[in-house]
Amino acid sequence: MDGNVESISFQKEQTEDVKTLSAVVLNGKAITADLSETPAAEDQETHPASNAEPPAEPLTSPEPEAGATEELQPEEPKATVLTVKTSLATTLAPADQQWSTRRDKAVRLRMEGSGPGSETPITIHQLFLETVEKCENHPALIYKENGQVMTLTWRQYYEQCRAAAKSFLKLGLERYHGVGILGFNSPEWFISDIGCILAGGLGTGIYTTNSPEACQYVAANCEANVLVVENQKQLQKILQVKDHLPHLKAIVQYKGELQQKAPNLYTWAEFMRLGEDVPNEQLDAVITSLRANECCTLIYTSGTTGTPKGVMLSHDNMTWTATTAAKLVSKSGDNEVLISYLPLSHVAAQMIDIWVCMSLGGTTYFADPDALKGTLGNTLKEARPTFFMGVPRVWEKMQERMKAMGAKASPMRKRVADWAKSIGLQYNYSAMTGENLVPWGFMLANNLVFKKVRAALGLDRCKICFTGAAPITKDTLEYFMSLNIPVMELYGMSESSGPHTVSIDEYRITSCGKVMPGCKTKLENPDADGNGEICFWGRHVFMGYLNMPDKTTEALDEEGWLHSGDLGRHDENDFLYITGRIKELIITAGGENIPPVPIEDAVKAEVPFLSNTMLLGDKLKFLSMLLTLKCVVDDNGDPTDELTAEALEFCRQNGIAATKVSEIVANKEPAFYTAIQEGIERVNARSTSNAQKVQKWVILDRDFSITGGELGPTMKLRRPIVVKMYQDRIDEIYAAAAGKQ
Ligand SMILES: Nc1ncnc2c1ncn2[C@@H]1O[C@H](COP(=O)(O)OP(=O)(O)OP(=O)(O)O)[C@@H](O)[C@H]1O
Repeated sequence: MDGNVESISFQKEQTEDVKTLSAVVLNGKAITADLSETPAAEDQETHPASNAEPPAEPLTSPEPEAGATEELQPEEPKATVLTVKTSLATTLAPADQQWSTRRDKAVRLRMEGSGPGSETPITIHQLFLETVEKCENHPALIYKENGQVMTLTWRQYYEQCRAAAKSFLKLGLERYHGVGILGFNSPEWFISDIGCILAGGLGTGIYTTNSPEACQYVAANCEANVLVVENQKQLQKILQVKDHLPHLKAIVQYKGELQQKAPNLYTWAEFMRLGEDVPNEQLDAVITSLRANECCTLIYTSGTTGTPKGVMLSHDNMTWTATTAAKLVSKSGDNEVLISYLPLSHVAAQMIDIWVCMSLGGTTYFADPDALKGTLGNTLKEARPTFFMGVPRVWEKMQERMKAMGAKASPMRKRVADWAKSIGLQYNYSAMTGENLVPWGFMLANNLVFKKVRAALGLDRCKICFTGAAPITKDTLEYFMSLNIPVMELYGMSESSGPHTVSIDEYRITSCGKVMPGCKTKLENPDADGNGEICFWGRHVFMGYLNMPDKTTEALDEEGWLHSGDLGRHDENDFLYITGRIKELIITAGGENIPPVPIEDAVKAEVPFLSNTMLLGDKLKFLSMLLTLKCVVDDNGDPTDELTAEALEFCRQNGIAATKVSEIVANKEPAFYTAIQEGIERVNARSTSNAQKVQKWVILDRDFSITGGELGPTMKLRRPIVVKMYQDRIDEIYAAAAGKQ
């Protein structure tokens, strides 16, 4: 690399309508520094990245240089920074509509005239530079390599993203084409994502649990030019389908040795060297052509309501939402620390771990890939995050584990814990409403129990714990309140770039909080109790679904409101409560509308050895149910044939020798079948009409799981997929019933 560092000075000036931002130059020479001189967006038919050189032929994997390792090798800073004047007009491309389904078409932003929502739109690169300016030598990413703790500062992180962006250009990444990233959270995931965006591409996460066909669907849909995979396991999936990916030019594997050579297949170290001879000018020309109202990221929905859709998010969606959320979580601007472990292809993890953290200039610790199999606890204790987000299943698992440990404690300890928990619950209910009455004994309980529990969980520095992405039970929320760890609920969707309502300073149990500043909620067609469809407005609302105009106009109405498909109501203090999902409403052949979740939850509550319940009946004559038994889950998260302790206890009480799910199903074990039938009859007795009664049910051989495909990454039931998987069993239920008529 030929650039010398002369000085690294970041400056920012702001006048009324002109924002001065930084740009990078090489050897002191300004590169298209003044954005006001860039051609008007209408004239930019040809974007710099579309002129990217095709990869040199043939693209075989070069032999790694002696001594070269897979590790991230922070580049020395090589660029000087100058100030660049950008005005609102030059950060936005012309656009006449608020939505778009074309990858290259900009949208009109939902800007407010003043106050929240009126902030100047900025690109990802501009947000990144603002943070590098403030936090240059502050740790951005902390990860482990061969057991050693490694750190990238914000400056090094930025340089790595530029290096990756150059390598993507060298590989022939075309403007608005995808880079698919398939792997567990790591610095390479972040760097690939941001590098792709800086190079004019669309960062696209792919779920690690996807089958080869599901990976192919996403990679083909986003017209991926490059796929970045974690390891041999993920690589194998891509190699199976790569011949059906006409846009694919290269694959990069970011962990482990390559176990095979293939053309256009690179290790991470090879990839990062590829762009070394790409001039800074070439990359900077692309960066300065990025526009805040153009697409930079695709989030694929996980398929709980049908075929995955590519949710197009603009730079402004990401930067505005991240900045707004960051101001809410960190008022002091302290050195915030968080842990990256939830799937980054889901909007919640991506928004928090990459973008909110960037807006805060905080530090992200990476968990081990087996975080959810138990090592998350260790990472929590090492990182001691200042805020922490878990999906409901994470909180439930923590609760289960702590309860199991508590059950083994001595009677004396149990008594102390129960006493402290009653005080904790009392205090937190009072704090919730703002009364803040501190019960007698709270200080003692805090010293004896709460502080110790927090320290043991690694949450002693944690200012706010969050849950979101799926419903959580009141029982779990109260459990953590009783330990003086109130868990704050967030609600939103991929189509709202993540959060729409948040609970931070104020909260109400089972409510998902109040609308974010600058956003609005409308409840459409409310019923007598005020329950209506939750509709969102704000700069977090997505651009559209890639290549799906019909689905887009279903989700966005003519005025630009996003229809969530969720039902909700407000209380007198504007707290929002989710009360149902219209998108999973069952409409029977008789035309009766039936929300499945209350019936499913009621059956689970009546029959404690059931793990999952799924109601069927859409376009069918009556309701039936698929049931699974509680079983032990192995280290990969796969359900085994072994019954859990709870189910075994039921066996013991009923004199059943069986210990396996298969034995219960094969023998149609009468005690189990009777308990289920009686439980369902009790639920039916409470139903409001005959159409709401469950008439038939079957027990499946295997529990639902993420790896099995029945559950999405946030543990939401993927109903259409379950129907497809168990179509034969469903047909049997309805055919048998038809035969009897
Ligand atoms: N706090 C919450 N409480 C209850 N439900 C929630 C909460 N947060 C999110 N949800 C549910 O999750 C939905 C958003 O799902 P998300 O956009 O994360 O997509 P997904 O999991 O990929 O699934 P899909 O395939 O259904 O789009 C919301 O519409 C709502 O139904």
